[in-house]
Amino acid sequence: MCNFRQTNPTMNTIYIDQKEILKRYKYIDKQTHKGIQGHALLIGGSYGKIGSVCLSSKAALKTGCGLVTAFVPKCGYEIVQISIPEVTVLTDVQEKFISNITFEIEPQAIAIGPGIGQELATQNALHEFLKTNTIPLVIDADALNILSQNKSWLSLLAPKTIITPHPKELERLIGKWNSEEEKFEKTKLFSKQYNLIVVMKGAPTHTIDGETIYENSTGNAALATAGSGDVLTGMITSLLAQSYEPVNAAILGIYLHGLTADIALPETGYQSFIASNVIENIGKAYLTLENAQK
Ligand SMILES: NC(=O)C1=CN([C@@H]2O[C@H](COP(=O)(O)OP(=O)(O)OC[C@H]3O[C@@H](n4cnc5c(N)ncnc54)[C@H](O)[C@@H]3O)[C@@H](O)[C@H]2O)[C@@H](O)CC1
Ligand SMILES: Nc1ncnc2c1ncn2[C@@H]1O[C@H](COP(=O)(O)OP(=O)(O)O)[C@@H](O)[C@H]1O
Ligand SMILES: [Mg+2]
Repeated sequence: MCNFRQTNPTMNTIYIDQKEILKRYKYIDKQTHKGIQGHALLIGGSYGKIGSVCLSSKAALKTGCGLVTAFVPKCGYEIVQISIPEVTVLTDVQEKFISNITFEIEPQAIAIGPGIGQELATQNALHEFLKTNTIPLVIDADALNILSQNKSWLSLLAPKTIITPHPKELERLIGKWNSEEEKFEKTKLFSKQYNLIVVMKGAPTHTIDGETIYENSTGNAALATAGSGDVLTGMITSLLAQSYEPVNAAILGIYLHGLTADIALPETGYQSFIASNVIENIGKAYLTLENAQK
């Protein structure tokens, strides 16, 4: 039984609370090791925006995958290695932006976009990558903006690719809307046309998978801070690498991400909460699920 909610006469929405999450949450196997716990690859960053990939990569690790690799322009090499020593780093041939995405590792999930910028060479690199990629994928930030300018590339995306637009990025992809209802209808059409999972970030965040809408129950205005979306991308990608079905990776990632802000609020207040505080509280968010089972 799902927790259906009728937010609008034309749409059936499943409300994602702890009960719904516990149906999807996978408890850790006591015998697991880093080699089978999932390997996530985060592709992004450009000069001045390497921090976005640091946030995504650290969030991916703290969400539980066994291995995390970041693919960044050369200028990001030391920044990532020093700020997160647990993450392995691959670099592009270019110093300040990504121009050629090649790697010999075999990750189970990839994210592309945080901080990647929109240089022409980066646009071409994204196009080449999308033509050949077969690994489960999360697309965010400037990679979405590049797709908005090259809509024919959307047909290159494998079924159930996850995209995570904030409202402005969504508008660039689907065009303007005149009402909330129209926004949902256009997003559902877009999701069905390209067979994508669309994470409509907002307050609250909704995940659209064809006709189905999942409304998240956690989170608060503390999340209105630079980099909190980059963290969400890392969390969803980590869950995808840990073999969650794409829609469940999105739903669980969004739920845990919001819960971190609810947990931290009494200590940080709304204003002084920053994206790194999401990462710090992922463990406590997971523990609410572990403890709910006892
Ligand atoms: N430390 C870093 O390196 C950071 C890098 N970032 C990267 O910077 C690039 C630009 O991202 P931005 O998102 O700032 O740029 P965008 O131009 O896509 O979005 C900024 C504008 O979108 C609108 N917007 C955003 N959220 C909205 C909401 N919830 N409701 C209504 N309007 C909303 C606002 O008008 C805002 O000015 C991305 O590649 C991103 O990954 C950011 O994530 C911030 C942190
Ligand atoms: N007022 C709010 N209430 C709840 N969640 C919010 C609020 N404002 C922003 N968020 C969440 O914060 C994240 C912001 O993502 P994004 O705009 O991509 O940030 P960035 O690109 O800076 O990392 C999204 O998950 C969004 O749902
Ligand atoms: Mg963003």
